[in-house]
Amino acid sequence: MKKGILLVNLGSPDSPEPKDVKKYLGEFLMDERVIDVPLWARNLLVKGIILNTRPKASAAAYKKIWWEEGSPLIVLSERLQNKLQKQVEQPVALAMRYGSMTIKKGLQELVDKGVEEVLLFPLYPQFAMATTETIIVLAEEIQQEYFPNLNIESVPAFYNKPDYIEVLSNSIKRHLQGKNYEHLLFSYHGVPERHIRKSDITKSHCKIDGSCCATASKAHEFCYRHQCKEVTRLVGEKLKLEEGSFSTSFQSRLGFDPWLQPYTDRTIERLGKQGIKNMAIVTPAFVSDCLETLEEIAMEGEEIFHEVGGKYFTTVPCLNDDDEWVALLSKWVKKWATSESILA
Ligand SMILES: C=CC1=C(C)c2cc3[nH]c(cc4nc(cc5[nH]c(cc1n2)c(C)c5CCC(=O)O)C(CCC(=O)O)=C4C)c(C)c3C=C
Ligand SMILES: [Fe+2]
Ligand SMILES: [Fe+2]
Repeated sequence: MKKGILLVNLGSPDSPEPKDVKKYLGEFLMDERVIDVPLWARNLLVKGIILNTRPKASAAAYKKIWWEEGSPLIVLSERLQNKLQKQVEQPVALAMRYGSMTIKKGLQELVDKGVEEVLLFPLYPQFAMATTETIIVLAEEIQQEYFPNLNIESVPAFYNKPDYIEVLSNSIKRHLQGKNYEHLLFSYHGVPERHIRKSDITKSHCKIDGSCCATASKAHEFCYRHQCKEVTRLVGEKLKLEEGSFSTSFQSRLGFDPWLQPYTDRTIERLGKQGIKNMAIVTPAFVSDCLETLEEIAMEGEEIFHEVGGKYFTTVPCLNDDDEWVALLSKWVKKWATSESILA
């Protein structure tokens, strides 16, 4: 059977203009796995409130980070796709969960090349219902409706795979060489606490109070909080970071519900107020730099730090099209292509 790979990332608006941002946010936030409330409440919240207020502010933020070639997230994902394609013989397509580069188009591109078996690769190291799960569910629906003869195998979260931790650690080490930072903050995209409870397959493990994530449980296969904390712990171990010189926080909250804590903006502020003058920040929930890393962290985060007396603020880029990262993806694809269990 002819095989192919479909890389899937989040997506971006077609342009940083408010009308395109509104269209994109409308699709994104109406996803029941992103804003997980009943349809009537989601309609009220998204169409009645958020889409009347947020697109203008979001568009202004997108304008600050937009490149000549387009959205950084899309351009960087394309660079990754092109580099990977040079290293593997199977066709590699790229799709986005939201926006114009749909999963249906990506699957069609592979089918047109004669592909019968697809490796669906959500570009997220940690599992979340708002990311990995929504991609897998939508891809299955599209497969059943439009491509009934296509086999699809999904890549699970790879947050704790030793070769991933090594590639991430090497990248952090390389970018922070000679920076003499006092604290390294691992900032992950946040999710509402409710998402963590919903994804708990044991229905009783997750407590959100910090007592559960360090206790072994089947629930961790789908626990975003545990998986983020593990990435921090494993990288800390690999880089031999001193206890207290690194920590985890969660960024980009939206709305009034409690999200995972501590929040990144407040953590940056606290570190500055505690007298830290030189800090570094890494964002391992994103494999490609995007609005959330280039604007919220590199611009807003730095401003907060300076306001409270901080001096040096270094952001580590996402893995993007890093050579070691591409080599690792190519190794995983080759394993899958020879029918060995992927990520084993
Ligand atoms: C309820 C809202 C949201 C949840 C839950 C959520 C989870 C989540 N998102 C990412 C990755 C990205 N999010 C990005 C932008 C973004 N996210 C939300 C809301 C939720 N995300 C909004 C409203 C936006 C748009 C920007 C804004 O208006 O502030 C991006 C950047 C996209 C880009 O074009 O650059 C990424 C990437 C993860 C990994 C995640 C859960 C783990
Ligand atoms: Fe998001
Ligand atoms: Fe937990």
